[in-house]
Amino acid sequence: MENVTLILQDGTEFHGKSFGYDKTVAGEVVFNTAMMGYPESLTDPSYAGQIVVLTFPLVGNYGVPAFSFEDNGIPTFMESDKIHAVALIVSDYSESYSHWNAKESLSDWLKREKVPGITGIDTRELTKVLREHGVMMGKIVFDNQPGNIPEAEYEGVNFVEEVSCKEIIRYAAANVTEHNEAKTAVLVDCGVKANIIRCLINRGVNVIRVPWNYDFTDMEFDGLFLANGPGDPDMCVEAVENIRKFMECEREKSDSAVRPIMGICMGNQLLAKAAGATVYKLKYGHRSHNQPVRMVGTETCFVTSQNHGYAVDSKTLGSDWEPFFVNMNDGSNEGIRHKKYPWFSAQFHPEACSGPVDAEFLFDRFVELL
Ligand SMILES: NC(=O)CC[C@H](N)C(=O)O
Repeated sequence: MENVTLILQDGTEFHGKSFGYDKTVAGEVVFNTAMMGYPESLTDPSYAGQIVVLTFPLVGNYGVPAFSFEDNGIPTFMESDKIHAVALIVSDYSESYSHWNAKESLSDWLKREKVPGITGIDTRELTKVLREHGVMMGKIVFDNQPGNIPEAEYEGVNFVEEVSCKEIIRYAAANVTEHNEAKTAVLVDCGVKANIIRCLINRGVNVIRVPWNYDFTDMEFDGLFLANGPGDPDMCVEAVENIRKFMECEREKSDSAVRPIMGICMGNQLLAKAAGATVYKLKYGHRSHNQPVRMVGTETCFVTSQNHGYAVDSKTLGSDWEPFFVNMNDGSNEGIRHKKYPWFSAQFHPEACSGPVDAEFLFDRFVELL
């Protein structure tokens, strides 16, 4: 195992050993406090450009499932077709693994996908530094190659363009019977997680997955779905324009003919921007499986899976909109809804994968509205 050093933007250094692919990399260093879920997190396109630090100390002991695909092209266990995180940092990598579904070790998978993995770093101390300072850029440097210093940017990069599909992909609804006619949703792919598509097709919805900047407004469909995605939502100008155009066309119709919109994470931010609101960067984001959110107007709280670094500024929402959910830790926005039309979104991940499935009912609500 090669000796490596993580050098943060403020000069702080952490020393560890490489257990993944031996390559110098740079990215935004973010922490995730979930206890499990590394196969899903690493393949979540929303982690593009980021070095992921896991605070749970023991990582790798359940291995990695097979990277197989269903007939419709959706991965069986993963959230996309490759690892999107720039690197993984853990405290104590487990050399041995055991799980009914494991096909290989985390180390072998990282090496195969050419992604660095660092063990032996005090990830709780590193997290304290990130909490105090806020997320920072970081570089992973091999001690035997001191002159090989990587460079990267996070702010101002359009990561959505890198991870979105390049052409339209169609998925047929599953579980359709003569009593249950399939509806069709256009899904704006900013970096969609596979389980969002699974949640829709398993509820009898045909999905038309379109590139993030595709003008879908003239297509035939029953509802609009805005997916998750990496990076700064302010980079997704064309997507916001298309959503705004769609909403303007729908407002011309009679109320009962207005088609529904649901958004998740980046989808919440883009819907809010299309509604005229602004988005800001959180100090260190929300990345975990136990983020409590309250549904506004109720005392009902859901424990949710999250991965985001930006948030909607609820104060900037126009008078037609209201917050749908609020984060019970820091009071930040966790979703919005239109006061009259069937348009709503969540900043958290109701599709989970990984994490608690408490909020999956939001898909049922969207499908009922279609
Ligand atoms: N998971 C997501 O969709 C994240 C949205 C956005 N990139 C953020 O970090 O806030």
